[in-house]
Amino acid sequence: MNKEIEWIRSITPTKRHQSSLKVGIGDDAAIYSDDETKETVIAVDTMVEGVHFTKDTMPLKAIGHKALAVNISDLAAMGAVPLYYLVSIAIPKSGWLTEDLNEIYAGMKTLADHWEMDLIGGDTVSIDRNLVITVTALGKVEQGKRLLRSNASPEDVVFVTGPLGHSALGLEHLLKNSHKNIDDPELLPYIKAHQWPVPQVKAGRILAETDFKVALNDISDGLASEAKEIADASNVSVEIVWDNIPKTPFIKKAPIHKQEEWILYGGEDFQLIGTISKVEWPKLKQLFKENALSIHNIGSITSGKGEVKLVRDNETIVLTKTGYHHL
Ligand SMILES: Nc1ncnc2c1ncn2[C@@H]1O[C@H](COP(=O)(O)OP(=O)(O)O)[C@@H](O)[C@H]1O
Ligand SMILES: Cc1ncc(C[n+]2csc(CCOP(=O)(O)OP(=O)(O)O)c2C)c(N)n1
Ligand SMILES: [Mg+2]
Ligand SMILES: [Mg+2]
Ligand SMILES: [Mg+2]
Repeated sequence: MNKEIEWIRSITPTKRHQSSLKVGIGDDAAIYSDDETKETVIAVDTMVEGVHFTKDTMPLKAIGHKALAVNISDLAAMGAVPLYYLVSIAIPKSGWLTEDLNEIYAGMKTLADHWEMDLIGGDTVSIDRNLVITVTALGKVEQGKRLLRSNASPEDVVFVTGPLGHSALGLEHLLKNSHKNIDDPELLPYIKAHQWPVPQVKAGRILAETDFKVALNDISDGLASEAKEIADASNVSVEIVWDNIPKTPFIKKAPIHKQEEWILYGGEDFQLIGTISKVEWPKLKQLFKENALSIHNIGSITSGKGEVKLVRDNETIVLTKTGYHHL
């Protein structure tokens, strides 16, 4: 187990005080409810200058957009509708102007307006260096409709809602060359995927509104890591078929170790990975088609104990490495 998850488990409370708490630490977001019809869903994520962005990798508006988008993505992974957000910002003593901060907030506001979310609070503090921005997002899901990582069963289909590895490919170029200097049209979709991730709210809602049993997780740390989270939470194993993972011709041209680095371990794609029974999969595919959304069958669930396997060229290997971790 990676150190980050191990440490989070070590600080996870073993007793609950509040009976309204439905889901605590361990999924994309927490859930509580004292309402008969709906549940409140809450997620928090921090972005740190130098760790999640630099002035060279991200335009100012994109920093704001992404800080909110990653939280909306966690709400989407629970099947929730986004409603409110709070922003805490730690501002370095030099290097960041009020106008810069206004741009970051403008980036957040455009996305918030799109999803009709209200900014309802936050906090402003100073810090020696490196801007830190923490967003808390609140949403709601109908009672009984939340989509947990623990819902996967053997023989289920494993699906993803869109391309993987694009953000990591984009970041690789942004770390070599400031975004102000990249104009190669072939790279632009990947740069955009890194800077302007699109949270898959509509996909999460379609999945929540069906009566299908669906496990769901958003892909922030890479496919291998997020598949492992579903495998662990559901006490099953995941088998990913390499050739079924959607890849652009540009990605396919790269050496296989680069493809693996971006797709399996890169992270920040903010697509959803989920599972559904084989019988219901064709109905789900049709539903996504009717809604002009993409969805791809990339493998299956097997009985097992939390392993993630990769099938390629008639060979099956167990993935031991996971994705991006902070500890
Ligand atoms: N420092 C912390 N204290 C308490 N809970 C935490 C902490 N860090 C992460 N968590 C919880 O651990 C789980 C995994 O976190 P994380 O990997 O950041 O999820 P995600 O990738 O969905 O953002 C989540 O339920 C999150 O709320
Ligand atoms: C300058 C820079 N270097 C490296 C990265 C890559 N990176 C930073 S954090 C991260 C993983 C996702 O962030 P995390 O805080 O783990 O999100 P969470 O899992 O909590 O959703 C990745 C791939 C980046 N985005 N920017
Ligand atoms: Mg998540
Ligand atoms: Mg997080
Ligand atoms: Mg993470």
